[in-house]
Amino acid sequence: MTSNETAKHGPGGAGTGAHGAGPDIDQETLLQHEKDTLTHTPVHLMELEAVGKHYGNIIALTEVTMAVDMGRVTCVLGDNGAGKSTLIKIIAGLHQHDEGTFKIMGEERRLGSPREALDAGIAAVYQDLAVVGLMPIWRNFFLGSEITIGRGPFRRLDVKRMKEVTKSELAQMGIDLRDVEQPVGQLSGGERQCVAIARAVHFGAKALILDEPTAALGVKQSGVVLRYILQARDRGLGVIFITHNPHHAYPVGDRFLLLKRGKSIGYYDKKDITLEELTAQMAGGAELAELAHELEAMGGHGELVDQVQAEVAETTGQTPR
Ligand SMILES: Nc1ncnc2c1ncn2[C@@H]1O[C@H](COP(=O)(O)OP(=O)(O)OP(=O)(O)O)[C@@H](O)[C@H]1O
Repeated sequence: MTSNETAKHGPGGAGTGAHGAGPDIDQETLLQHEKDTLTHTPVHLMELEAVGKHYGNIIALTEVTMAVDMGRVTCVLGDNGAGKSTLIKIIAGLHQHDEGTFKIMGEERRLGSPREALDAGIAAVYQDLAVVGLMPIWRNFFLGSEITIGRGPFRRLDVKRMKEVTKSELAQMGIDLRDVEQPVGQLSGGERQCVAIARAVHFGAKALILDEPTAALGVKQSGVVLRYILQARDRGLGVIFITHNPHHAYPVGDRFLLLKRGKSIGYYDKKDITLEELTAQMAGGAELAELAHELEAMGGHGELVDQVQAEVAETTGQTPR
């Protein structure tokens, strides 16, 4: 389905059905959501229709239509400057859209702050996680939402309980960390992302925005994070996965929104697009190939040509001739 067709059909056009539900979203809500989806009167967890945002004269985003559902992963793909950050800022309450509509559970909203987004069940996990490196994992997990016991002057942190909860939440997400007393700074980038995902799940997020969680990671660590994205999905969350890498998006995504220079260049259900088509559409595989040819024709520096060609191969899965 193209973005135009999607606009015609509305964001409900891309996909129905669900994956296994976990204990986090209450069963009744989830069942109702399923029923609505199956009876073709979908109330999406989130729905953006023709959303746009200007910064002065700069059009950062225009005519963006997409939906997020419980137990589904919506991937937002785009290169630098495509508008991905602007889109998440609107959903996470950091900026407000100035065109189109943004609905949460069918109700039109304009979120004024990240607090409002959190209250609506939307949690964002950013690439440069705001963690306190020297603090133990359990302390980071509960930062700002500590469990206490006692009253008045006798009130104190319930350390034992917080450690237990952290351990069990991480275990439920399949995260096997040796010791929750370990400083968070000792964790790998992937593990930190996973702790942040488990934290959002624990504090009742219904929608999880993951901003390029695999961008700075190697292949193995990326795989670990992708697995936790599926865990969050299987626990009934609606996940928005921002990435520039179709090879990361495709295996975990249910639908894909492609952005380029602030515009949607496609919005697909997984059944309507293959990985090869997605990679070809992304990052202008054709443009990169053209650049490689140009550099070669100009008698370009061998190393640079090799580098661009390698990038073409990685982006499109094809070696330019
Ligand atoms: N606060 C701002 N003021 C002015 N222009 C902005 C602002 N934020 C973003 N833009 C512009 O809006 C466009 C989209 O930017 P955005 O940061 O959303 O893209 P992106 O896809 O997240 O890119 P990247 O992957 O490089 O972060 C760009 O042209 C950018 O220069």
